Amino acid sequence: MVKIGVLALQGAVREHVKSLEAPNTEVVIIKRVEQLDDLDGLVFPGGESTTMRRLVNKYGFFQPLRDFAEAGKPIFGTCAGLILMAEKIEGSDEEGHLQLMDMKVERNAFGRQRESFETTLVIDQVADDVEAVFIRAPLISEAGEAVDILAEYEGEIVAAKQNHLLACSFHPELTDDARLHQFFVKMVKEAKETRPAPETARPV
Ligand SMILES: NC(=O)CC[C@H](N)C(=O)O
Repeated sequence: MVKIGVLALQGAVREHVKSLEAPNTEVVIIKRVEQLDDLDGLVFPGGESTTMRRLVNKYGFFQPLRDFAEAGKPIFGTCAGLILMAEKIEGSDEEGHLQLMDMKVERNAFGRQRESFETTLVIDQVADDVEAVFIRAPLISEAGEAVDILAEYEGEIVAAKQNHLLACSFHPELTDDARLHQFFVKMVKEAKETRPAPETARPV
């Protein structure tokens, strides 16, 4: 049994919960830091990254989320969630938010007239016909060596994985195609199996 949370500070949450449904998987909505304790994996939904960052700070999530990733627990960031995970953001000061993945992102990168669109993507390790909805989407403009590029759209990186961290530019929860979420569920199950058990007080 694994327990996966969807961070519910802002953005579409219910659709993620539905896409994560799987055997031996409990999915919960996360609003308080204490709820992170017994989670095995976490999804950062889309929304507005600057607003999300403000709420992350306001509700004390900043360090706990970094610790969660540090503990080897998988995180899946979609759209604004991907922006939260990046080391750097193109623009004035380039400073990323949680700085979990060795990549640089460019916000709202697909141009005004194409603010939102749907397409079919080849996603490495997942499938070659995954439906994807892009809404004011970011792209990954640089990826470090540790980052596996999983998908590109018109030559731009739109999905990537760095060990236990997964991120995509689009909204996989807005289609009936749950294969990317299910790939993440598998990552969570595998990570749980290989993670050393937490140090709990042992009976003497
Ligand atoms: N759909 C989304 O999550 C959009 C992301 C948003 N444009 C941002 O920069 O944060």
